[in-house]
Amino acid sequence: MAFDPHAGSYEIKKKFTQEEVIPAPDDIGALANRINKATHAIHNKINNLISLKMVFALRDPKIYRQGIIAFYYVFREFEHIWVEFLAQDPTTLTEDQREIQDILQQVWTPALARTEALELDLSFYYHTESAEAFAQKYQNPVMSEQISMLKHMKDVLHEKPYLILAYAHTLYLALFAGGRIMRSSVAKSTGLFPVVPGKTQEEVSANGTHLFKFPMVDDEDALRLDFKRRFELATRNSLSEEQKLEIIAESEEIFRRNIAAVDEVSRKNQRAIVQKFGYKATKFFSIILIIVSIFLLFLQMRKFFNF
Ligand code: HEM
Repeated sequence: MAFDPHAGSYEIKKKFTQEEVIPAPDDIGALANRINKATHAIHNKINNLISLKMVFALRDPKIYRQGIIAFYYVFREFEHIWVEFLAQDPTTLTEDQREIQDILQQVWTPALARTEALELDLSFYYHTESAEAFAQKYQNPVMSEQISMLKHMKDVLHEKPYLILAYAHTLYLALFAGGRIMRSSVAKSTGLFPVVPGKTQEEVSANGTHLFKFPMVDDEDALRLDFKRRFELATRNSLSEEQKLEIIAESEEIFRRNIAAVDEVSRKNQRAIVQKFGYKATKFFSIILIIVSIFLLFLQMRKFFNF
């Protein structure tokens, strides 16, 4: 039977007791903890960078949408390659590929998939008719860091599908810690959403905050813990040390490339602001110059005609 990435709802059967939380935070051998340790410094860098840029992005939907579209292309690409790989007939794969397919099958979580959630948000910010219309119109990125990121992903993920795990860990878990902080700022932001008579801010902002919501589950924290648990159990003994080191290195690469992409968007906006205010300032000074010239002319005429 063909693999269906959306099959059924995603049920989390239970709350997690302390003993059931896997990996333990002090388990230094766990792949997730090793990734977090290796990316600690660069995470702080992106955290500071995004927090700073959010101050402007929350005031202007045109800036905010440029930020999330950069993440959209990344989520769409790795989720697409992931689903495509899971849909492959195992009998056509080598034994090694079948093992990786099995690991990726255990970690795949429909409730976490973000492509469609982002298409809904972006269709709101880009004013397209529907999520599908957005996806069609904005199929390909235009900014060079985003184009380069997609090319990189296509190259490495087709050759080494286990690197998908670096994207899954880094980008899905980002939605819970930093994502929660962002969700609350975005939902409360008055700069992103119009005032609609008869509707609360929460109702209006619901159209543009799908990225941070997980409607397939009741308990978001259980979803996070369940993902981390399956990630560790699936990878602990089934990946070689070399593969784990490659996943850690790819996670660092994801952070580096995300920083470059956020920087690129922010430089573009800075240029736009300078152009906008540069033009306005020129206009403003021209008007002042005309007024001063008329005034001087008036003084000259007064002197000349003696009035
Ligand atoms: C405004 C931006 C961000 C803020 C405020 C933020 C904040 C945080 C915080 C507070 C934690 C928890 C740290 C801990 O438990 O010790 C965390 C974890 C994490 N963040 Fe971020 N973050 C941001 C952006 C990002 C981005 C852009 C990425 C990915 C590209 C990312 C990936 C992660 C990952 C992978 C973890 C580890 C989660 C886990 O193991 O459960 N974060 N972040």
